[in-house]
Amino acid sequence: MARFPIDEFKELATPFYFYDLTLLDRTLAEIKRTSRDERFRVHYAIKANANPGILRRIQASGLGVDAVSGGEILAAIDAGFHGEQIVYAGVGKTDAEIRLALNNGVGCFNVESEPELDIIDEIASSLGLKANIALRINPNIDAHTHEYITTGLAENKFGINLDQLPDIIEKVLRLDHINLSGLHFHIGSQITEIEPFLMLCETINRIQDEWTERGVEFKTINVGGGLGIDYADPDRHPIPDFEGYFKAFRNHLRLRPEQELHFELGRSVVAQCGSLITRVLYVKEGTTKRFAIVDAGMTDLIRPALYNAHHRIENISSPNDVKHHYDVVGPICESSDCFGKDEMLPAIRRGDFLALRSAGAYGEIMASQYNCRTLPSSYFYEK
Ligand SMILES: Cc1ncc(COP(=O)(O)O)c(C=O)c1O
Ligand SMILES: N[C@@H](CCCC[NH3+])C(=O)O
Repeated sequence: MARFPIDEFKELATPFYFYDLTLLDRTLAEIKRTSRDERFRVHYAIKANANPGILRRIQASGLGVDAVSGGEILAAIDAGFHGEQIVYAGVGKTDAEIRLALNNGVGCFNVESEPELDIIDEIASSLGLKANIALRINPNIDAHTHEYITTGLAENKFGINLDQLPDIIEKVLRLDHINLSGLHFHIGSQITEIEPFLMLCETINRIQDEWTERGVEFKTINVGGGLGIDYADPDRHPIPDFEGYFKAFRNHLRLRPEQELHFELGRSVVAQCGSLITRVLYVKEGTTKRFAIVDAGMTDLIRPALYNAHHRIENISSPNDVKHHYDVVGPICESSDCFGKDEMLPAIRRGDFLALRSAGAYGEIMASQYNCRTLPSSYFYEK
């Protein structure tokens, strides 16, 4: 079990996100070490967590940014990232967002459809600029992950299907305000096996060979993100296997000379450094169940309600007490507002602090104010 400075929590309003910056720094150092290759560029997928305190740390480590909205581009710039370090993706970019991205000199647009291409060309022309783009391909690969977060199947809304690629490339090469930089892929999130990434490498090798034959070379290949983390036992793997991940691409993707390989990692960068800390309000004995009712709800951490995800729950006030079964539930008026059923936890009392672990990614950033609740605050910790 991770150590928390619990005496300091007593004065704080709950729920709040606890961020272990020492672990974040160790994670960033490991990414730097394992991705050391002059052809590799790692971008942080800001959608995972855009807390300014986290972003500044990531910016200082030298990573770029993958943004999916105008708001994310602005958050990145506020945190000190330069426009050219930002790649801008998304199936539904608005005209205003495209303009904002062009005016801030974003490094690359990951384009997801032909009509989007036309609009970027038109807006770039009106601004007298040229947009650098990569075409996002839907490679039809099963990432073996939750159906809501798989993105690379033909039935998903993302990217351009492979059979449409020749027509689109032919068109891109004719557009005056577009510069085709490369190809982009992202097959899904929370991928815990290496095999889908190897299949992605194979697909990219095949596509590249076909285009080399046609005389077209790409400056960049972007393989997206998706590296999963250990939700069941965060202390066993506080830092994901970046070594194995980067090695898979280094060994299996046939990069062309001078070609850059881009990555867009989100969850694996920030998930394990964050925990949602909540206070127990009541312990309620039902007829068949014992409920621990806590002051955090699905508004603070929606992943269990949305994906049936499970975050490890720890009673950090009395970790060594005798264990009982509890359903750990929040105060929101939805039955899905439940963090765990039949959890075996050390005896819980009113006022105890519980930690919901591995919540640094897609936690705080997905919080809402449903039921007119206050958004959770954050607490930074450094050893
Ligand atoms: C295009 C794109 N890139 C990168 C990411 C980051 O993924 P992950 O947090 O799984 O690394 C996502 C989210 O799944 C995405 O949609
Ligand atoms: N928000 C999701 C992942 C989706 C990632 C964005 N494409 C999660 O919590 O797991």
